[in-house]
Amino acid sequence: MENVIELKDVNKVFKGFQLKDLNISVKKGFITGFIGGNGVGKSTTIKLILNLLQPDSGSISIFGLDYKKHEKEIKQRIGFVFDENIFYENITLNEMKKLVKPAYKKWDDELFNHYVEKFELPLNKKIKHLSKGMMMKASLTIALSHHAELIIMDEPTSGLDPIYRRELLDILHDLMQNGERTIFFSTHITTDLDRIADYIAFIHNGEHIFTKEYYKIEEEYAIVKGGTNLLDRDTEREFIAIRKSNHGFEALTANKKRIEDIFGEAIIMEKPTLEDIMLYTKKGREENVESRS
Ligand SMILES: Nc1ncnc2c1ncn2[C@@H]1O[C@H](COP(=O)(O)OP(=O)(O)OP(=O)(O)O)[C@@H](O)[C@H]1O
Repeated sequence: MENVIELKDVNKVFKGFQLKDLNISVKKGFITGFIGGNGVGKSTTIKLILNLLQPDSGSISIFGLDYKKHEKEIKQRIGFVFDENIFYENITLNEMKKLVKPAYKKWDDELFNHYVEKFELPLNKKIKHLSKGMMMKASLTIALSHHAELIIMDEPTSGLDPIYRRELLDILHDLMQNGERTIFFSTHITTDLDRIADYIAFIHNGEHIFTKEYYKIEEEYAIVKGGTNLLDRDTEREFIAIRKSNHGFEALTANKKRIEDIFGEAIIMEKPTLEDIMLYTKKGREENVESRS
């Protein structure tokens, strides 16, 4: 399967923060949700993918091409969708179109008009007066009108009300019907991904934890519940992190089968949410750091 985005051993250092040896591949024709807590490096990774930042080391290829030699071609084929007003404030969407259109070889007026109508966008209202949801749709319209094969979005659903969010997710889902398009988007709202993501890429504190097919996560990961009498030094090592209480323990495993073999019927297993996976991973990593120091 073709990778549309490929990060190999990418490092980027800021004062007090580092993206460490990121190896992330994003498959063509699918929606990949990019998750992680606040400040773990999602926006930085997206900026690297868009060549708005350059890595200190490692390589980034988009459509199998390198920005150094093929920047123009890559940019023709990417659409970056944002909710902030990075368009010129005082112009209308119609004026915006006239500005953007000459930059794209594949610009399609018919498609532009189609989405303006579908999304009920006001063509002659100043962009600064568009709501957050409208802004998102305007930005998506621009990306779709130049036939972007790869659509990248940074937190597209944050700040949208539930109805707008649901509508945006449905739109994204519909865009995937021909198998040629790829969507990569970051989000805090992990429940959004239940509806549409094929793959989940997860980073924590600048490190890539995994990129997996959504259904595989459900196959491999589980929340395990049982009595604390089951825990000792060896069994505790089987878990990503453990929460203990007077009633017993609750823990996350990335290897359901092994846990079944070890504990048999003494435990209960439940399906974790992506939020559970994020929380337990954070806890596990913090405890590891503590036990090493
Ligand atoms: N240009 C910069 N110079 C210095 N530090 C930066 C710069 N850009 C980002 N950082 C730092 O890098 C870290 C990661 O930031 P980033 O915006 O990538 O996180 P994020 O995962 O997108 O977070 P959030 O979900 O809160 O938006 C933060 O500590 C941030 O302060």
